[in-house]
Amino acid sequence: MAGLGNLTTDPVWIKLTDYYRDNKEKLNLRALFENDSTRFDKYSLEVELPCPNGGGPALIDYSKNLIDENVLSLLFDLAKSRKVEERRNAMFGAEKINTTENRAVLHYALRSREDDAPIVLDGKNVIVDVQRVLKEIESFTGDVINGKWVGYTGKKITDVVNIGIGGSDLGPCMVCEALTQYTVGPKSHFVSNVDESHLTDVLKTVNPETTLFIIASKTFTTQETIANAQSARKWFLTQAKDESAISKHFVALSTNVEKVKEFGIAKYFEFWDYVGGRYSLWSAIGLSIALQVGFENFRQLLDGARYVDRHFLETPLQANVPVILALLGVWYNSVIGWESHAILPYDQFLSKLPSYLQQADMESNGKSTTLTNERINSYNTGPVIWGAAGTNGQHAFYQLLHQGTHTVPADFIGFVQKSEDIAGISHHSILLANLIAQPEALMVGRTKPSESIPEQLRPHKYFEGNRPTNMILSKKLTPFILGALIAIYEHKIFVQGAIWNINSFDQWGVELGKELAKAIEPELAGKSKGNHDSSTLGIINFILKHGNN
Ligand SMILES: O=P(O)(O)OC[C@H]1O[C@H](O)[C@H](O)[C@@H](O)[C@@H]1O
Repeated sequence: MAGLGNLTTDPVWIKLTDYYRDNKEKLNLRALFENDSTRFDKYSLEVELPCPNGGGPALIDYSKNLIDENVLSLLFDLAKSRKVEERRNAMFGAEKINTTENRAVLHYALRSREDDAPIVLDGKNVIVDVQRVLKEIESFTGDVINGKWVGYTGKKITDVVNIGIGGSDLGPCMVCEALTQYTVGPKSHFVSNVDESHLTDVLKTVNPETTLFIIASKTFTTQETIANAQSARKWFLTQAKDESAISKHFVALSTNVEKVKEFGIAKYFEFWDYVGGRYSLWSAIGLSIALQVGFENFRQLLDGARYVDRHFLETPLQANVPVILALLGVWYNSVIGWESHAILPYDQFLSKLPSYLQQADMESNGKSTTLTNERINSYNTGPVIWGAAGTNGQHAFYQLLHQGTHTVPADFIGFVQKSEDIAGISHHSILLANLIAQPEALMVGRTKPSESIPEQLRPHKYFEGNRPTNMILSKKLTPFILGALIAIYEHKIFVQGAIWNINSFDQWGVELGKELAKAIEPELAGKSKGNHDSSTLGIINFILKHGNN
């Protein structure tokens, strides 16, 4: 935000870093818990998520963090001095806070309801357009699911292939998998990689007569998506042998209507440039979600996020979930210097959440220039986000979490209820027991290995503990709760961007590689020779010699 000074000269920042320097030994979780029996009550929140079809209480336990009252109060002071609330109000006031692209940031408007207070951008209430497109989505998904919209031979649509990449893939792909149990419509498939095996693999499993292709691209110029869309069209036409059949089998989702028409797609669902790609699953980009789970469930996903929008906007900082999670992240990443953050969902249906949040967070906050054009070189901005579904991760990388030289703060995410048990074995209680045990083990460690262990083995069985975690627990993985969870992370990312004074809504960093790839492509066909360093040239020459061009 213009007018914000350098973070490292902010008096609150100085107090925070000094406090850490002088008190790091005291920030020991075992001792903090031993000395304060009320710690859980102090540092956890129970939030009611009101939805008759799948809401309920959510627990956000942040007591297993290396914080005490002083740290927390300084972190809230930091949020004040970095004008987090003003910046939040600017976003919700439709100001053009994405200054490098001169755009407002209105993904929250996609979750609005018809009678919500107007969100006015350039003199126009954007809710009107949002509702219009939602109605189009509702009617189209109804027609496809009910068999009113049929393929060129009159058969019902059984499969949907979403062709998109980045924000036009990761969100809908993650949500469709997460809501598998809510499936009422066609089966969804996702093709993103320009590697042709991704598309051909999916095409092997579908029938052109019953498949709907969704070409999802905000810009409709993304090389990978356009190449995959063209190949899908060609594949379709070799079987349908009739151009007019395209209109029954190809729809587009984009902000670029002209390009959609140029491509030859008549049916499209619009969204707008105030929606960033990584924030777009709530827009027409979510069509594949609505087709799979039905419009009502899609609406509940939006409602869950809308609920969190209100929470973020109206709750005091001290009880504001995205704000608290963001401040803890700043504490670890920027003050202490722990550069990565793990996302560990204990639900197989959420296995794609870490990749989704990787884009959401790393593309948003992977920046090193402030909004006032200074280079940032004295503190970390966006962390490295990674993770996997529990319990799989436990048998892969948790070793490093427990005993490695890195400290990786982690979010454990779980659901209290599961719908079914298999053959009387309570898979879910095994899962929950692991979900509880891991953060406990990470915190308490084992500093005195048993006497029965041979002495020379004891150092290897030593667990330092004191490794911080958050626990996010809710009742069940429902559309509403999923929407709420995603929005919590969106706003967490927003708050961190505000503290670091960066623009979380552009992504210029992905441009250079794209430009160079375009220049290299003709070189691989032997059509031109570029001026490269010897390494890049050596790689090109190897491909020219051994490739099949
Ligand atoms: O939706 P599209 O315009 O095809 O863009 C797809 C993706 O590509 C870009 O490179 C950006 O890094 C992403 O933010 C975006 O989601």
